[in-house]
Amino acid sequence: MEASNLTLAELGWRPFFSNQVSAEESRWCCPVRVMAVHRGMVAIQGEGIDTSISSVLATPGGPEDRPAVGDWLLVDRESQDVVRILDRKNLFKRPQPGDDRRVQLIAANVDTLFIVTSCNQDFSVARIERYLVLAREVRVHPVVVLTKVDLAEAPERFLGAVRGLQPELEVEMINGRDPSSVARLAARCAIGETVALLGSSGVGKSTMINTLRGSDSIATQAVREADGKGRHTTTVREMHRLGRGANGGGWLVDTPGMRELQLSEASSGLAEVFDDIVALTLRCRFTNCTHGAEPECAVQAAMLDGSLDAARYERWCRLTAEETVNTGKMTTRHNRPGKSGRRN
Ligand SMILES: Nc1nc2c(ncn2[C@@H]2O[C@H](COP(=O)(O)OP(=O)(O)OP(=O)(O)O)[C@@H](O)[C@H]2O)c(=O)[nH]1
Ligand SMILES: [Zn+2]
Repeated sequence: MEASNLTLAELGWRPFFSNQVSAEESRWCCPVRVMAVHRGMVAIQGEGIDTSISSVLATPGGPEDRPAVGDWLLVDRESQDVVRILDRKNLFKRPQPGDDRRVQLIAANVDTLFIVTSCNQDFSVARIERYLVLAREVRVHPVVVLTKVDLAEAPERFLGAVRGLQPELEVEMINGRDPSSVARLAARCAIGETVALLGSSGVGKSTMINTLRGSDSIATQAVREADGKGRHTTTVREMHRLGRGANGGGWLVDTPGMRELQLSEASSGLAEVFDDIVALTLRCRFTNCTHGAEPECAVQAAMLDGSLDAARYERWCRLTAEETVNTGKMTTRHNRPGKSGRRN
């Protein structure tokens, strides 16, 4: 366990949070960050504070009014009761496994999302694109990290494919086992920065984390030779300090839930990543066009004249379907406007 002598800035305290605290509140409350969530308890750290307290709020609210890893809480200095959760910069969540009506909070206040994929069979443009949609939805800065660059014969090929998705996208190619290579990610892991990782099993997340932390405390397991797939060996569920000083000092949120995130309630993220397709659908003759055999379908027309890539359109269809199913699981019922028919 880290010593309790961290400053608020080192814990990730920013004007976004301090602006939410009134002078009157600061007299009797102090801000603390949630390092881990256990049943009914949260491990917290603040200035001179490193302890566990009850996670129960004075005034219970909606399903998201519970402390998540990464949250900033205002705590009563005397009683150590949680007064309130400060507004979040962002929140990762998913339907509770086994109970679709409940929401599981995965992590809050993440600055950078590393989308990790390897330069081998695991590489999939569709998967990266799905993670990009998620990043947009959650409002977190994405960085695509291509691992195992030392094993690839032509790593530029993978880089080119990612750049083709979004030209302005930040992409780094690393050998996760080599500290000097992983140092490319240092700026994103600097003091006070909070990062999270997404990526399939075996792509090298744990390896990269261990190199970033300068230790091998997170279990990694050799990938099966035949199919290049890894096994689930990761068991960590909290925030971890990354290397200190010039090598980092930031925080890593690593929970199994984070790694397995699916799309839900991501309609605005989808619309942003695929804004070109959304724009086309608005030009179809029928507002409820399925972009199949309807006359005057702008999507079909764009695919015919080559301005829309059919594979990209397929990916949009699949992600939209996945998003609809998962959102249905997470909300009892949304009133979706059922207006349809011919455009005027
Ligand atoms: N050569 C090389 N091997 C790597 C690299 N990154 C990871 N590996 C190896 O790939 C295997 C799987 O890496 P892990 O770090 O366990 O993968 P993971 O993504 O954490 O997998 P899960 O824990 O299942 O989610 C290990 O044998 C690593 O040593 C890399 O950049 N280059
Ligand atoms: Zn259409």
